[in-house]
Parts: sequence; C-alpha cells; structure tokens
Amino acid sequence: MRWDISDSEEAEPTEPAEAGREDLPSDAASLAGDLILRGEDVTKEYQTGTQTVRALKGIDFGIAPSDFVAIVGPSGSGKSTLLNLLGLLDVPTDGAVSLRGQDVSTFSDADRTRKRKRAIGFVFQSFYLIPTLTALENVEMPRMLDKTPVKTRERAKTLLQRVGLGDRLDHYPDELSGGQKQRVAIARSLINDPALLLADEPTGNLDRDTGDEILALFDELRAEEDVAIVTVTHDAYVAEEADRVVNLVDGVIEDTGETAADGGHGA
Ligand SMILES: Nc1ncnc2c1ncn2[C@@H]1O[C@H](COP(=O)(O)OP(=O)(O)OP(=O)(O)O)[C@@H](O)[C@H]1O
Repeated sequence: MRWDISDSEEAEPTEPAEAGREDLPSDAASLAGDLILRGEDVTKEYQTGTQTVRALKGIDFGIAPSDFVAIVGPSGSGKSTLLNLLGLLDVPTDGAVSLRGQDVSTFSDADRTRKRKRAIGFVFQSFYLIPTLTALENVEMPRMLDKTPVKTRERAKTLLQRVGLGDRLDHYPDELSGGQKQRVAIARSLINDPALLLADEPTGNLDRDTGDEILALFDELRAEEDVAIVTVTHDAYVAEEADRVVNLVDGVIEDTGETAADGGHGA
C-alpha cells in the first residue's frame, strides 16, 4: 500500500469494463501504477444534529496487488471509517477514492455494491458464518443466486482445499475450531476472486499460534494469488507481519511506519 503518491503516478484513467480481478492488468491499473484502490485528499465527515465530526482529514493512500497493510490507531481515530471507504461501503465527503481509476462517488449505489462484490472480500473477527450451513455451503453463500451453481460448488471446494479444509466440507461451524472457522470465512471471502481482502481484527478471537496460521495463509494468498490485504488490528504481532503500518491518529496518518524489513513499526 502506498500512502505517499507521487505526481509521477498521476494518469488519466481509461474506463475499465469492470472492477474485479479479471481486469488485472487493465490499462487504467497500469497507468495508475497498478493500484487497486487509490485515495486522494480523502475527508470523511459525519453530521449528527448540529455537530460535524471530521473522522478523516485529507488522507492519501494507494493499494497495489499483494500489498499487506496494517491500520492501527487509538479508539475513535478513524480506522473503521477508513475501512468502510476502502470497502466501498461509504464514499468520502471530500477528496476522491477510485477503484481501478474510477471515482467511486460517480457510481450508483447498485453499481458500487456490484463492484464491491467483484473486487473486495471481507473477513471479520467474529467470522459471521451461518450456523445452519456446512462449511461448503457457507463458502458458496455469496454466490447463492449464481446462474452456474456447479461451477460455484467446484470453486468453493477448491477454496476450502486451498485453506487446508478439504476434509471438512460437510462440517457445520460449531464442529470447527476457531482457526478453522476463520479459514472458512477466508475461503468465502475469496469466492468472487477479489483483488483486495479487508480483514477487521482477523486474529482477534484466535490464540497466538492459530493467529500465526492465519497470517501464514494471508502470505500464501498474497504470493500465489496477488491478493492485497488490508487489516485493522490491535495485535502488535499482526502489524509486525505487515509490509506497512498506517498509524491513524485523530483522522490523520501520523506515521506511515517502516517496512518490517527495516525493523520498525508504527504500531
Ligand atoms: N455514523 C457516525 N456518525 C457520527 N459520528 C461517527 C459515525 N461513525 C463514526 N463516527 C465518529 O468518527 C470518529 C471515527 O470513528 P471510527 O469508528 O472510524 O474510529 P475507530 O478508529 O474505528 O474506533 P474504534 O477503534 O473504537 O473502533 C469518531 O469520533 C466517531 O465518534
């Protein structure tokens, strides 16, 4: 993730047909330095009665394929607000967020939802698996209305094998360990072949060893599938694994952190 975007990366985007991974490398992505998402001078304000809260105050960011970024910061510093913008769940009040060179503010709500489903996967601390569905059915869930259920089933099986659960396809969530549940959730997040995975406290409910396994899986996904991962975390060891730590303080990026290879972190 690049949080400092130089002028040399400025480019007039062309119009990609869609915003999912299949567009990689698209002309627009290449021109914009291969960025999946880009934010320029992003401000987000919330209006409550007569009070305006400036949750983000003009931040810049860029996410490239296979980036691993940890967002850290004190409570109320704007982490969830940023994650919502990165996940196309919200749009900025000022500034621009663009997906593959397309300004998300120009999308209709339906379009934004469609592009989000194709480009972005979500993983949460609480897994959010459906207890009455098997592991396989949970992974298929986002494509339940898909017109090619056979392909979806095959894809879901492949993904569960990919995350090491090929022998747990027919298990229900309460028959799985915490780490296995998170693996199912990760497989589910990959069903539409996203370019970006947003992980909100992905190890928050796991012990250290199991958390390490999830981080190792993230590494594999980045290396083998070029998936970019952005996580919000309070776990220092998760931040240590990230290429870049983004320290949000009161709506601004206080310290972009050093790379893990440099031996320092902003967390
Ligand atoms: N829907 C909203 N309406 C009004 N204010 C909001 C809304 N959502 C967030 N805020 C305010 O915006 C600021 C940033 O909130 P945000 O939830 O992004 O912080 P956070 O860093 O994720 O916090 P935490 O670590 O506690 O989850 C806070 O001051 C919060 O009160």
